Amino acid sequence: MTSVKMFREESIEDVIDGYSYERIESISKFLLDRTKQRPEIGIICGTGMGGLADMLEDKEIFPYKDIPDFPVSTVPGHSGRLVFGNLNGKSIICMQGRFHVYEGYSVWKCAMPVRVMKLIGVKTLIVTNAAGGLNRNFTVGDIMFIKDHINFPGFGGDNPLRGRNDDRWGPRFPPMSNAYDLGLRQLARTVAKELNLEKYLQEGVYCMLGGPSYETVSEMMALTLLGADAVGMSTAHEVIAARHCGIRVFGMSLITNICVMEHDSEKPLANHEEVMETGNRRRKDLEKLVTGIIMKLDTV
Ligand SMILES: O=P(O)(O)O[C@H]1O[C@H](CO)[C@@H](O)[C@H]1O
Ligand code: HPA
Repeated sequence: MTSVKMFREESIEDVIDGYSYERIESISKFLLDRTKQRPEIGIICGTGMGGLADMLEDKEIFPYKDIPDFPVSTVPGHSGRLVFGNLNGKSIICMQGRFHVYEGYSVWKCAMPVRVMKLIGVKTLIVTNAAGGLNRNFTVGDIMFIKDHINFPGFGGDNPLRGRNDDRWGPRFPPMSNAYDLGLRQLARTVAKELNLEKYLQEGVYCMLGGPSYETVSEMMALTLLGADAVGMSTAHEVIAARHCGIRVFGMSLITNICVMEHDSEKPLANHEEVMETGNRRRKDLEKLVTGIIMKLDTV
């Protein structure tokens, strides 16, 4: 009897009261009290893409470890800093390092910084990630604009919105159609064309798995059958939290490796060093693309 009661009490505290609206408000207040920036644009940097934050001017940097109640990054290729700054006169907040479920954090905690961004005033979120290419037409270094996602952990109930809904964020049952804003995708296509990046351009469906193990050959085949073009271990939870609270989203995956879908193959399989190396090699084009999109955001 006692253990049942304990279990209920713990789960209510963790799931419902862990990061209440007020607690997230106090994190955003902590930041707003320490910066004059009032960004309406947020960026989340994928593995090896921290350069997106480095390109900001007049940077104000908050290491995650110095922000009360913030988790810390533990993955190589994720610096673990919240960076405020300007990009051609536009105020930006950038997560230079994201949180993954495989680091041991709950999925809602991984997505929690998106809610901080919401209370800071963010209206548009640009999410980036490193992903393995499942689509046979993809090559390493391609940039895939995300048109939709498959939130695999969500199939088992692991959704960042699990727990009591606070209507101040959004509705209990938020729609996820048009999660990746069509207007923003069209804008990004125009920008890519202007930058002569069309040859690297792909559009497709991103599938989030929990990781940290990379996929088996049979898992990759199964994901392909489900309609996924790229696979990674992030993003979907952030996008769900963003759409829930009314932030519009543009997402892109850098195809850092190609998934080998042959049993008994001798071809090299995914490894994190290759993922980071591709990110570094393609950083200039990604930076140009993100800058171009941000410059034209007011038009959509
Ligand atoms: O999704 P991001 O953070 O870019 O990182 C990707 O790269 C790592 C694997 O190499 C995983 O964390 C995967 O999700
Ligand atoms: N699988 C899962 N996550 C990844 C991959 C991959 O091949 N590449 C980069 N992140």
